Amino acid sequence: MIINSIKNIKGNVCVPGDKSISHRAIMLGALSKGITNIKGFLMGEDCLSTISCFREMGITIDIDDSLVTVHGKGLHGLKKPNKELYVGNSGTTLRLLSGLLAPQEFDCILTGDDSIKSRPMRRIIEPLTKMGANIVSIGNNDKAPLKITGSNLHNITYESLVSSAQVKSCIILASLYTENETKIIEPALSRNHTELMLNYFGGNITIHDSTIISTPVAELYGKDIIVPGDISSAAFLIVACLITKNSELLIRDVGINPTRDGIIRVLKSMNANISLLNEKVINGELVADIKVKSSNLKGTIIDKDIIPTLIDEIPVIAVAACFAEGKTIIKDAAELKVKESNRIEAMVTELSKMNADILATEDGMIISHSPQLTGTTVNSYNDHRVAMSLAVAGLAAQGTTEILDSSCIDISFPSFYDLLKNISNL
Ligand SMILES: O=C(O)C1=C[C@@H](OP(=O)(O)O)[C@@H](O)[C@H](O)C1
Ligand SMILES: C=C(OP(=O)(O)O)C(=O)O
Repeated sequence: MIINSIKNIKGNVCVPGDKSISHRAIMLGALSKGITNIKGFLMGEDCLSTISCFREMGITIDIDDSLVTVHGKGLHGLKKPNKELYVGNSGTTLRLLSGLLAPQEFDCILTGDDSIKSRPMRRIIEPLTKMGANIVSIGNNDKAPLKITGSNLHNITYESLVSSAQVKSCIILASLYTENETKIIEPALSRNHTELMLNYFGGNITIHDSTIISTPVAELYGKDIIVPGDISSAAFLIVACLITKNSELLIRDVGINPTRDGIIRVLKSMNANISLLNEKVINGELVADIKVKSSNLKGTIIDKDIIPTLIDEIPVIAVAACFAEGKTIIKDAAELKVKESNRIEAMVTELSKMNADILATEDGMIISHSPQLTGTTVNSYNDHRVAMSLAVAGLAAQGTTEILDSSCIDISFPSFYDLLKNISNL
């Protein structure tokens, strides 16, 4: 992808549907009785991987224009797949499916691309094994491919060492097949879309601070879902608007669930001109229009409990921080090292090539005001969030930025380049 510096951004747009909610709508739709119609489903590669895994397990899923229809078969309706389930690049698909497959009456193998095969799976193998699951890493390295042999599971109380919605959701899905209450305690509350959607489908989940209690129910029932715009995708446009002069942008119908809105809170604390309009609740999720204007940003400290609420946005926050007066310190974010790439190393290496003043730390980054970025050739590490963050940096850099291996953007935001073109002179 080639990005030239732009004059400004002006527009009134929508971003594609939320990735986390799109995955869960397919999964819970499949496990429910009856039909689930999904509007605004994200047609990104990760969510399409989830669809193909469920089709492989006998679930009919129709895609008709912008409507996805899942013909649910109930909690006990999945069939043994004829081949390995391939999750592509999607950690969410792999970890949530593991929880769901552990209590089935069949065995199967879960695998994916090279990036997925390098990500840590001990975090799900351990709690599932405690529940009585038979789940093994085929390479004996705590990584995928995973072989799961269906077993009877029992409830547990699990104190997780990481704040991870994928770990929490994996355990919640497994707990649907146990007899009693399962309790999960997180160090800080991670995104709660599984909990909200399960309750919307007739499940029984309660949340007290960062403790989640899942009580099994006899059946879930299919419902219509409207997927809000993905705040993680909106983040790229928000930062692009903030760091280019004379820009103004309205992004409509974006999910602003309080477990996902850390980017808004942090940018506001950096003096960003952002307002939320038309707040409403749609199928349990808080949604709003986000209005953004160019701003003179200032540095901040980002750490502790806010980290899980903006974990995927840190690469683009690092770009915003280059344009913020003073220093921005990001701490407590070691999870960035085990995403699609090591996102600390990737952002520090590539933004440095563009002349940013940025340092890696053990669990984050320190970024100093460096508004004179220069375009050059940069690496995406095949990581969609890295690719799009570098593209945003390129919009405000002098000259031309070339992003290598940018097709990974299709994982979560296939219309990224076209949308940017629509709202700028790119
Ligand atoms: O549950 C989810 O949908 C996700 C949870 C997060 O991962 P972790 O649970 O590993 O933090 C996030 O980074 C990922 O993009 C999506
Ligand atoms: C980490 C991400 O996704 P996943 O874990 O589902 O691969 C992401 O989308 O930034």
